[in-house]
Amino acid sequence: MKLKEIDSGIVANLIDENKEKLMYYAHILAKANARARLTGSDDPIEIFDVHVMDCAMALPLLPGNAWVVDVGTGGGLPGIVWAICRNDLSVVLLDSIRKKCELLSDMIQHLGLKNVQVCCGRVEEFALSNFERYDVAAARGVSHLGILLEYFSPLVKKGGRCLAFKGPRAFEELREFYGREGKLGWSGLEVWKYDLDERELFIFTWQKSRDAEMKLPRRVGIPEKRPWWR
Ligand SMILES: C[S@@+](CC[C@H](N)C(=O)[O-])C[C@H]1O[C@@H](n2cnc3c(N)ncnc32)[C@H](O)[C@@H]1O
Repeated sequence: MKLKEIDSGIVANLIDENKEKLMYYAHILAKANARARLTGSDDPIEIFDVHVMDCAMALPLLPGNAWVVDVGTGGGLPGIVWAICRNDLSVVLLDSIRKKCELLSDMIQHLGLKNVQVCCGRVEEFALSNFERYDVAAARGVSHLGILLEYFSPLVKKGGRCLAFKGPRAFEELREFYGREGKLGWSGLEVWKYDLDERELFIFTWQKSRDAEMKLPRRVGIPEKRPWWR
């Protein structure tokens, strides 16, 4: 499998242009972290250097004027970073935990973001009323790669894309179902590699090229209980 390189020049420019707002986001996320566990760190500098920078790496992969859903957004990663850097995007932040959604709404107000909406619920239920509505579905730190592909499939319109942030262990996850993801309507896997904080990280993307062969979404909890590829 050939790994592709992210255009880090585009990323650096977008970060420079929006540095003040991204830094402010890192500060309010660190503060909100004391009220609900939203991210691994309470230090705004670390949040910026590790988490904000990581999310920004995908910016060159997002098409113009896209409707994007961030599944399992937690404290708004990657969705808030993307909305700050790209005001052409319309971003939905989805999370199942109400407390997190309330904090996200506060953060968005403080940041004055007009291109973001917060939705509270499980992705399996959200997909029922948002069937094939998005150009891009994305997730960071949420689930097994195969399960993410099932979550994403009913959300993304044909011709759209999904995108998963992953560490090196994702290649083991990929091996479990590789070559069979057409069953969910996905094709054209691309793996983008980048280095951050002395770690090798990856973004996995597929294209939605046709209808899934199974009825989706399945009921809450079923994607994990009965993985589609087993
Ligand atoms: C480990 S956190 C990652 C948060 C964020 N994406 C990040 O990179 O920091 C996973 C989040 O996914 C949410 N989540 C897990 N399963 C979900 C589901 N089925 N539907 C909606 N949200 C889900 C959890 O509530 C949690 O906030």
